[in-house]
Parts: sequence; structure tokens; C-alpha cells
Amino acid sequence: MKIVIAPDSFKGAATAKEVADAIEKGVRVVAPGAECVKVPMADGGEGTVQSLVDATGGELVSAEVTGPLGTPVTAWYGLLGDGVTAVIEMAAASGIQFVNDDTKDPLRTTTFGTGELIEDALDRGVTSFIIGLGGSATNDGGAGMAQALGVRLLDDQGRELPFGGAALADLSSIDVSGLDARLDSVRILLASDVTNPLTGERGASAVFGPQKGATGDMVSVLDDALRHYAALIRDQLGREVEGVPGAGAAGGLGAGFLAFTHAAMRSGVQTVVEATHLKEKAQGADVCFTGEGGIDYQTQYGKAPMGTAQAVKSVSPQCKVIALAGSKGAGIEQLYDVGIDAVFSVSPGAVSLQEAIAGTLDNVASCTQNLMRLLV
Ligand SMILES: Nc1ncnc2c1ncn2[C@@H]1O[C@H](COP(=O)(O)OP(=O)(O)OP(=O)(O)O)[C@@H](O)[C@H]1O
Ligand SMILES: O=C(O)[C@H](O)CO
Repeated sequence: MKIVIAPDSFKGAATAKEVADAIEKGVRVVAPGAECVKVPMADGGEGTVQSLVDATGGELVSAEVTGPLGTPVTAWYGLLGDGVTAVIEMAAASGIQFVNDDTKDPLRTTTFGTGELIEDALDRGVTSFIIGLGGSATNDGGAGMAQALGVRLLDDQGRELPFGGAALADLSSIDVSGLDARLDSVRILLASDVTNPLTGERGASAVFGPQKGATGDMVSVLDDALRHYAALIRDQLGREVEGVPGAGAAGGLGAGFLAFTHAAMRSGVQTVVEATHLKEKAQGADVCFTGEGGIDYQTQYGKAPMGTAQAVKSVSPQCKVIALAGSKGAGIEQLYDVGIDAVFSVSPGAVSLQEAIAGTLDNVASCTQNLMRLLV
């Protein structure tokens, strides 16, 4: 029996690798000879770097970079086992966790540090990037990242713009002559947590600006500035970024990548499926265990268990896909039609969240063991 073990992390409880190890433990009690293929998964959000590092035997690298407020922060990224692929969560350098209620400032926060992480990886010989977009403190359209990579964003006096989305209202010319030439020959896959465009009602500023501290007035200032930025990108670089799905991710960083690099936009889980070679590994699988901390109807919208189920079924249609969860929420019946055959809660009973989280790995192993008793 071939078993693919491909869970996401259980947020706040266990990494994807820890959950995968616990599932394997449960399987082995009942089927010691089963062929187990462990592929820790992620959906492009928090935990993506760790999962891909674990899936490929890579390492974490840390670097001091410019945080969203312009002060130094210690960030990190993953170098995968192949030695030439870097996985960067933009939030590690430019994330919302670096600001608080007193310091959040969406007009001025910058993605400069994300660009510095890319430079750091290029200096190590990286030729392929996976970049997780989401969880940002920024609304600068990726302007800071572009500046860190050598782009000059100038006002009508030829002066470099200061950090932040608001300053883009003064943008007059974009000089890409100093853009790091190494970017021409690298591959960049964007793993976006949302499909929003750069501007407008569904754009970065209107939808995600408020969670970064933007008032109604600030949202208009930022939306206008990003629209102006997109117009100059169109006129001066010949690239159309404004309406592209995902351009509005991470405060418009998606648009910045599309404007200044050859990046391809993907959903987070699609990117992880590709990077982990899940489809190749799932050839001929009989059973797949996936899962995440909380499963509900939203799981079908691009979360890891759904992407996993669909990838596995695309190569092994007969494979039974079982999702394990810490908690089951509303509407899980909707998942049965889209690839997940059954959903089980691993929780032993009516315990507190704290107790459930503390017992996660034992409970995952025990639930898997029980399921395996039916399957062999
Ligand atoms: N062992 C557990 N038992 C019960 N609940 C858990 C357990 N582990 C995690 N959770 C809860 O499930 C919730 C969702 O976790 P999940 O791993 O699905 O994160 P997520 O996909 O980032 O969530 P979302 O994107 O929906 O915020 C978390 O808030 C967490 O408290
Ligand atoms: O960072 C953000 O703006 C949100 O997570 C959407 O990408």
C-alpha cells in the first residue's frame, strides 16, 4: 500500500513536518510495511518556508534587512535542498508583525527589506525563487523592493522618492538601468495568498489597507498613488499590472514583481505543489493523508488540503484523500465534491483549545492509527 502523507501545519500547534511524522507513526503501528511518502505542505502563507525547507532537506538563512518602518530587522528565508532555490516569505522582512498600533503607517511602510533578501540570495548563487506574498505591513506596490534591487523611482526634480506608497503620487520617471542584471536569468514564482488587483474597490489599498492602519482618507491617497504608479509602469516600461489577479497581494508587491522582474503569478498552494514535486511523488498512491489546524468550507478556496487533494487525484484518481483537522468548521460537506473524500477531527473530546493544541501530535497519530485499521 502506497500512502502519501501531505498535511499543512496546524497553526500554533505543529509544523507540517511534525504532523507528517505523527501521521506516519500512526500508519506504521497498523501497516509497518506500507510505503510512506511524506511531503509537508503549505499554502504560500505562514509556514511555507519551513515546509519547503523540510520537504527538500534545505536550510534557513537569516539576514539583517530594512524593516517596514525603515529600521533594521532580522529576517530569514529558506535555501532549498537543491542549493539554488530560495523561498522567501515577504512577511519575514516586511510583515505586519513588525508594526503595532502606535507605529503602523501604511503611507510610509516599505518593502525594501524584501528586495534586500532577494539580493542576499542572489549573492549566494540562487537562480530560482519562490516568493510568498501576504501578511504585509506595506502598501507601496513593491516600490521599496524595486529600489533595493536597483530601480530608481524619481520625482519631477529627478530626486529619489522616499519610502512608502503615498510618495508614489510624486513619481515622474522610472529608471531601470541600475536593476540587478542577475534578475534577467532567474526564475521567480509568486505564491500569492489572494487574487485581488492592484487598485480599485477590490484593490490592495481598499481591501487590505485598513488592517495596516489606513483610514478612509488614507485608502484614497494610497489607491490614487498606486493607480498613478501603474500608469507610469504601463507608459514607461510597457507592462500592464493594474488589473492582474494577485497584483494587489502584499500591498501591491505582486504588481512590483510583475513590473520589474519576469515573475509568474500562482496561487500559494499551486506553487508548493510544484516545488515539492507532489504529483510525481503521488503516482500510484492508494491513500493520501492531508490536513490543517482548522478545516471548513473555506478550505476549498486554495488552502493546502484542497490543492493537495486535487494534485494527488490528478495523477492517482482512485486514491482516497483523508483530511485530518484540529477542528472541523461549517460546510465541510462542500469539500467532498472537490477532492477530499472524508474529514476527521483528531481532537479527543470537549477539551480547551490549549489542551487540544498540546495534544495535537499524539491525537494525530492516534486518529491515523484508527483510520488505518479500516484501510488495511
Ligand atoms: N490541534 C488543534 N486542535 C484544535 N484547533 C487547532 C489545532 N491546531 C490548530 N488549531 C486551530 O485551527 C485554527 C486554524 O489553523 P490552520 O492551521 O488551519 O491555519 P490557517 O490555515 O493559517 O488558518 P486561516 O488561514 O483560516 O487563519 C487556528 O486558529 C488554531 O487555533
Ligand atoms: O499582505 C496583505 O496585504 C494581505 O495578506 C493580502 O496579500
